[in-house]
Amino acid sequence: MEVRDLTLRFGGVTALADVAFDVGDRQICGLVGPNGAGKSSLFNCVNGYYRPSGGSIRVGGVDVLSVPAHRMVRLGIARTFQHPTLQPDRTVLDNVLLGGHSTLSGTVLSAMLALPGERRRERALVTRARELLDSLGLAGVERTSAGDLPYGSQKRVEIARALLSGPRLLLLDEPASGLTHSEVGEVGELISRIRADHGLTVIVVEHHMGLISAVTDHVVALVSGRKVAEGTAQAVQSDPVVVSAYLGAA
Ligand SMILES: Nc1ncnc2c1ncn2[C@@H]1O[C@H](COP(=O)(O)OP(=O)(O)OP(=O)(O)O)[C@@H](O)[C@H]1O
Repeated sequence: MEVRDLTLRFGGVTALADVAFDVGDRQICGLVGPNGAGKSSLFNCVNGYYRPSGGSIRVGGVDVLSVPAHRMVRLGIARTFQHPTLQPDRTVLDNVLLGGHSTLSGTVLSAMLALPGERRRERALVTRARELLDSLGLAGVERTSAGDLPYGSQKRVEIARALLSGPRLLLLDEPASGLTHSEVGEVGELISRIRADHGLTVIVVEHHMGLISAVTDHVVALVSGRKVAEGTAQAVQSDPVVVSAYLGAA
C-alpha cells in the first residue's frame, strides 16, 4: 500500500495532514498515536468510508480512491472495528458468512432461483467459514448467537468475517482493546499466524504497545493528523515527539 499526501478535513478540523507512508507486501504495519491522532480516519479513507480532501492511496497498484466503497472488498481490502459490529441475534456462522456475501458472483435472480452454481458457491463458502472458525479457535460455537459470546471471542468472529472475503490487505482497528492480559498475547499470536497462513498485508491500529512490539515489522506514528515518526516499534516508541505526545494525552 502506498499512501501519499493524504489530507482529510472536517470543516475546521484537519484529521489528516499530508500523511505519506508505504506498507510492503505481507508486512504487518502498526499505526499508533494518541486519541484523535487520525488513525481511524486513515482506515476510513483506505476502505472508502471517508473521501479524503487530497492525496492518494494505492493498494496493489490500484488507486483506491477511484473505487466505490461497496467495491472495496473486491479490491481485497477488509477491516475489523474497535467494537465488534456483529449481528448479536444471528449465529456465529451466519455472521461470518456475511463477510463472504460480496464474493458470490451470482446474480440476485440466480440466488432467488437457487441455481446449482449458486448453491455450490454457497456450500463452498460455508465450508470455508467453518475452516476459518476452526483456525481461530471458535469451532464449537458456530451455532451460538454471536451476542452470547465473550467479548474476546466476538472480536475473533469479526476477524473470521473479514478473512472470508479473501482479502490481501487486512485493517485491524484496536484488536486488543477490552481484552484481558492473556487474551492480548493470544491476539498477537493470531495476527502473526493470519499473516503467515493467508499471505496478507496487515495494518493494525493499537494503543497496546506490547502487542505492537510483538507483531509489527514497521510502525507509523500519527499525532494531530501528521506523521511524526516511522520505523521499528522500538525506535518509534522511544522517539521524543511520540513520547511527549503520549505524555501530553495522558
Ligand atoms: N466524522 C467526523 N466528523 C468530524 N470530525 C471527525 C470525524 N471523524 C474524525 N473526526 C476528527 O478527526 C480527528 C481524528 O480522529 P480519529 O478518530 O481519526 O482519531 P484516532 O487516532 O482514531 O483516535 P482514537 O484513538 O481516539 O480512536 C479528531 O479530531 C476527530 O474529532
